[in-house]
Amino acid sequence: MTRGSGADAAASSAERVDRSGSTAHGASATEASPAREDAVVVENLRKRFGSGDDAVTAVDGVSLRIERGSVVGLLGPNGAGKTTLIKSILGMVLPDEGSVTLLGADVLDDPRGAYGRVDAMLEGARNDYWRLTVRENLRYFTTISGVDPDSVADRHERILRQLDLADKADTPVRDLSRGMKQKVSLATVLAGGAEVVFLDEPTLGLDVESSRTLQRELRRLAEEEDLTVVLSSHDMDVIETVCDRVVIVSDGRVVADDTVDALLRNGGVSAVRVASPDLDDALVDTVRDRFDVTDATELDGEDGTRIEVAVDSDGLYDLLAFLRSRDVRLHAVRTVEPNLEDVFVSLTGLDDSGASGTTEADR
Ligand SMILES: Nc1ncnc2c1ncn2[C@@H]1O[C@H](COP(=O)(O)OP(=O)(O)OP(=O)(O)O)[C@@H](O)[C@H]1O
Repeated sequence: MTRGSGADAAASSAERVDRSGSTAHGASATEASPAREDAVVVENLRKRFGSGDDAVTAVDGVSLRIERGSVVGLLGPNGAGKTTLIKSILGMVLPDEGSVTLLGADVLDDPRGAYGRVDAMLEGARNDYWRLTVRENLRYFTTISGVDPDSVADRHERILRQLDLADKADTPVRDLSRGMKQKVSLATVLAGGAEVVFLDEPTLGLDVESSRTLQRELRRLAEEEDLTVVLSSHDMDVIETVCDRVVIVSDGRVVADDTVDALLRNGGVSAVRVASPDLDDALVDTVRDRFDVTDATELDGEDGTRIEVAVDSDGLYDLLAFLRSRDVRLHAVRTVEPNLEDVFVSLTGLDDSGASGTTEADR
């Protein structure tokens, strides 16, 4: 279940979200019937805000499946529709079309069954009770999840240890630092025994060590306890480390849905480094006129210059052909593989802080 703000409740409490995923390339989600092992099934979800020319289609026919026990990252530029998608899945926004099934229960037909074992931390914080201690918060939220906190006391102790909160277990949340409060928020989400959790920017504001600990704990919970995690983060390293699969959303649509490895493999070449004694300043300028030269370094002695040029696979052949046509002897050619950020930029045309979102007038 997703908790809203309580009267006495707490923390910095912003709300918003991100992320989800499916099997191989999202389209198949509409074709197959929900399989038992799917924790989340979204079919043809649409949400439009406003009307007329100013209407914004925030979610534009999204279908995806998230297998139980998997960790799926949801990525997209600002305004891509991630928050609206997650809020629609969680029942915080009413979609115009489409269906959502959580752990086999349709959210409209059986909301209790659907949301009973689902929890979320939106916008990096949740509403813990500041006057209660850390441990009391864990016990409280476990109780209102319908679980006897004594029956999961070991789990609570382990989560407190894993998140380095054991020393603070008996401290009221209001006396903790911002980063610690963030960890308590996570701890209460994990402590309740939910089977599916949606985490928006869970590592935001955490120090490096805490962030790594959290990432390890999420992987462990997925692998050993079959927890399903839908995770949003603008930190691509977190996504690469922790996620089995990544769903990239742009303009309300799923533009990629695959494993991190496959996305990187299919990303091709992002740049090439070429060194040659024949590359003098004039020639480097000629290359610059035709290609995107991102670096030019003069090498020692007779080795000439090494240039780095941003190219895709086709561009690589064009560059090498061009250099050969100028009788440039190629002493070292090294391709640079893309990272997840490069793949993201090439699929969305934007960096992850760039604006997106499409009004009807744009279409
Ligand atoms: N309540 C609303 N009323 C009108 N437009 C909205 C509303 N909520 C979202 N939008 C619009 O829908 C589009 C998608 O927004 P959304 O917040 O879902 O994107 P996002 O991918 O979560 O972005 P960010 O990464 O910046 O949080 C945007 O153009 C946004 O302006």
